[in-house]
Amino acid sequence: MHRSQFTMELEKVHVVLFPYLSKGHMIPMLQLARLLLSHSYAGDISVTVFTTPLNRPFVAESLSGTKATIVDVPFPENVPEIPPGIECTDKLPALSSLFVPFTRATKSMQSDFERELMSLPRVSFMVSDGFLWWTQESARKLGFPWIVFLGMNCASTSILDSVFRNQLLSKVKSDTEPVSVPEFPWIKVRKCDFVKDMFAPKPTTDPGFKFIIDQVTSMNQSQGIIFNTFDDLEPVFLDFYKRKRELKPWALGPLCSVNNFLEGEVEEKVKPSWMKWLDKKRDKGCNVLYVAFGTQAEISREQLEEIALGLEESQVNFLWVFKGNELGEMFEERVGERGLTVRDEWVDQRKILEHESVRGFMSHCGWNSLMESICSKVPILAFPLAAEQPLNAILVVEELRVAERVVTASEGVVRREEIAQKVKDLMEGEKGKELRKNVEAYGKVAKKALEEGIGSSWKNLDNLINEFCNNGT
Ligand SMILES: O=c1ccn([C@@H]2O[C@H](COP(=O)(O)OP(=O)(O)O[C@H]3O[C@H](CO)[C@@H](O)[C@H](O)[C@H]3O)[C@@H](O)[C@H]2O)c(=O)[nH]1
Repeated sequence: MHRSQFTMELEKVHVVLFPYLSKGHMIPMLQLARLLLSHSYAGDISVTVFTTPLNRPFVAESLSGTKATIVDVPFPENVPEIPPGIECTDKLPALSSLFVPFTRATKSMQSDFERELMSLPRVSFMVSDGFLWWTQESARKLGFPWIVFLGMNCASTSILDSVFRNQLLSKVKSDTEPVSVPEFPWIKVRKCDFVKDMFAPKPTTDPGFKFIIDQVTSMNQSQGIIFNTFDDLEPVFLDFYKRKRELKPWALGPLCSVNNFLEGEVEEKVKPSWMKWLDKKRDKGCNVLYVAFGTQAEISREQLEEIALGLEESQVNFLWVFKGNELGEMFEERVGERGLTVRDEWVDQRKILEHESVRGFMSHCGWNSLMESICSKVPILAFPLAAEQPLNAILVVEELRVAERVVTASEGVVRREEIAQKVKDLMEGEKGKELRKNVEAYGKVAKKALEEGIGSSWKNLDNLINEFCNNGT
């Protein structure tokens, strides 16, 4: 029988979301909040989002126009390694060394968090980031289901999991020797595809090691895992996860499309200078390469210089958004009208990728960026830098064939000649045409995934709500 006949019997759904304190993790979870609030579930859905005071403005802006409730819990003070006033990882001076103490410190928020939870209307289920491992304990104590969200895709999660379970690279000496992944033998990984020293033996007291153990232990006790992906993008990996792993996967993406549906009518008051620049390029019939490396990347001075010189040598039009080090005035003078650099400013990346002139994306392969590129039908030049990005690159280059990948020289830096060549291939060559054709096909399928009533992710969300909120009826 159709559910709407039982509208009166449907319980009110109240979802608590707690995104990790970094932009790359907050953005998709806030999009999930919008998705939940826009879902045409016959009952009532309310969403409460937890964050900290300094992250509140970003959260509030991202959720503007929705009826989401935002609750902030104070971030712990006087954490030895963390400079005061920092509550988001993209503000950390050295993310690679401060990530663990910063994330570990969030546990001090637990008692305030639980107090706030107890004052809320009955919670149907909670979704929080795997980095906030301790929230699982809070959900258990207060008696509601906990679903984990990692911000990653299913392929990288599965490959990482397989590499660990099989201790695949522990005994491999070479950084660059390709080794087949047991569950996916056609995929080969190398030690350099993983965080440095990940496989080195560590004492159980090592803070990084302890953090991974805590995270894995809490994940194993969760009631499911949400992926920002859709069924047709990674069918092999989602199927594997369903069959071979205990955690039930829920593909609810592409979450970046949710904002689009809702913001369609909102007119921008003032057009940022880079959008005007893109308009000019479009009017002149020029194709533009968009270059960006997410919110976390720590790029060495040497690598930055190689990227600059590679872009200069490629002769293509480019818009480069970056953080940190200056490039030197001479660079901008030399490239002139052909290139625009935007330093230390927040841009609307999704809008840039949607712009008619943008025909290629040089990306660090953060999963949000890749999803946004696929949804905007823009082919990618994969330039993975850290975290799970090399595994994401394997997915987009080898499995989906929507990207080409730069090759790193033996000194660990991608050289200017390589960058210039691959940029030209992407923007002007046959390779670019082939990748564009493929990404256009995936872009079309991506759009369908969230279509009301028929899209795979729409249906998955509907099933999730029913599984957790209506006793399976
Ligand atoms: O000026 C900016 C800068 C960034 N973004 C957005 O910020 C997000 C960045 O996310 P992502 O591309 O995934 O990069 P990171 O910030 O590096 O993301 C972290 O989180 C991701 C999701 O877990 C991981 O895949 C990455 O490896 C990890 O570094 C994207 O939505 C961008 O559109 C903007 O809109 N404007």
